[in-house]
Amino acid sequence: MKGISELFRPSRKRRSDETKQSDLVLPEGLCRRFSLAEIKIATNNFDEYFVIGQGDYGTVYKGFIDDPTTISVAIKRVNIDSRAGFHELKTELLLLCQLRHSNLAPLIGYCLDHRQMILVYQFIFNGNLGEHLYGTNHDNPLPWKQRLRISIGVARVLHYLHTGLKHTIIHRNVKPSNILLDEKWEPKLADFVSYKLGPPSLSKALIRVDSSAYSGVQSSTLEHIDPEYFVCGELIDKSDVYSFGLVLLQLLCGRKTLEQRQLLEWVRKCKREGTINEIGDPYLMGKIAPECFKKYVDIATSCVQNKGKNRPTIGEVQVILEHALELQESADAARKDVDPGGDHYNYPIVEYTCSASPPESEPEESVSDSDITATIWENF
Ligand SMILES: Nc1ncnc2c1ncn2[C@@H]1O[C@H](COP(=O)(O)OP(=O)(O)OP(=O)(O)O)[C@@H](O)[C@H]1O
Repeated sequence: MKGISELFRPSRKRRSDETKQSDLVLPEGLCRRFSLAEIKIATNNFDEYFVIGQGDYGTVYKGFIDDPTTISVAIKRVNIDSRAGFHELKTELLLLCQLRHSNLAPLIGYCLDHRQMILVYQFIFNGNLGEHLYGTNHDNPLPWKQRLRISIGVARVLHYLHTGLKHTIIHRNVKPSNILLDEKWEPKLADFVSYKLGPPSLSKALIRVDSSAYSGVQSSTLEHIDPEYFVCGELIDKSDVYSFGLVLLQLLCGRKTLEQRQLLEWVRKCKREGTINEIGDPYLMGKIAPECFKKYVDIATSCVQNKGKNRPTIGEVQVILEHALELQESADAARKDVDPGGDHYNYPIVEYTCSASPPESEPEESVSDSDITATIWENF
């Protein structure tokens, strides 16, 4: 089974692939092909001044296409050492060009000239979610309802990827730095460099991926990986659900997982002891309606169950998050009736013991939860 390293291995087929460059014609209107000259103009010859990010597979530049006042783009230049053969990239491009969802970062085009592999995306204005939760933009914390709407947008696009197409697409890299926020604070899921295609029904067929595929990738990617997948190499749609569950917890806690290695242990302990209210971002204290909080914590923690089969589907997660938002909105509306100028009203801090979760481990399982937990932490 191909993993990231295979997808981007320095290709032995490079020579033959390059001879096929001229064949790379994508369906008209789906995706624009840029020349290297155009990309160089857009980035001032890959000037460091235009760098806006550095990921596992390359560098991202901000640039302008055609008219500096109209189209601003994010240009991802895939590292030459980690790139796929042109044939693989063409397959990827064909797929990416056809994905349409309001919560996906739109791909505008590509450039494959002169041994370059470059993807051109629409520039997403408000940076990535990580910056707003714990990074450079943390001074202006995101309000709770905005966090809920962001989580719903991401759940919707994952639902689309998992079930809305002929094949299931597993994103594999759901984490705050890959959730971009547009000018209306709508989330746009980015970074399809590592996605995998799966059969339409994943219930019987698993995708097996060598976990060594992750050697050399950023720790921020590793810390969001489904532990069961990491140990057993079995990739399922619920692997994205696990990563998304961590994002949900980060949205609530405003803390980075690696800073809080025991985040999950901590959350579980607080749930057991009825002190779950302690995990919230201090900025959110008193701003979350108790009934919304309960729904949210229950669904977030069920997403991060160690075993995939115990996690909900992304469709179920989406419905519950939408319900949590409704609960928050009706509690806010009721609050306004009682206290019209109620901006300073605080919801009571609830003593909250969670509803029962499905069992985390069963005797017949070949890999125990403690194996999974030990392995994933050892690899940090
Ligand atoms: N379309 C875009 N618009 C605006 N900024 C973007 C866009 N795409 C990427 N970025 C910025 O560039 C940064 C780097 O992106 P990239 O996807 O390469 O790396 P990453 O998310 O940090 O790590 P990884 O490669 O593991 O996903 C992102 O965090 C984001 O802030």
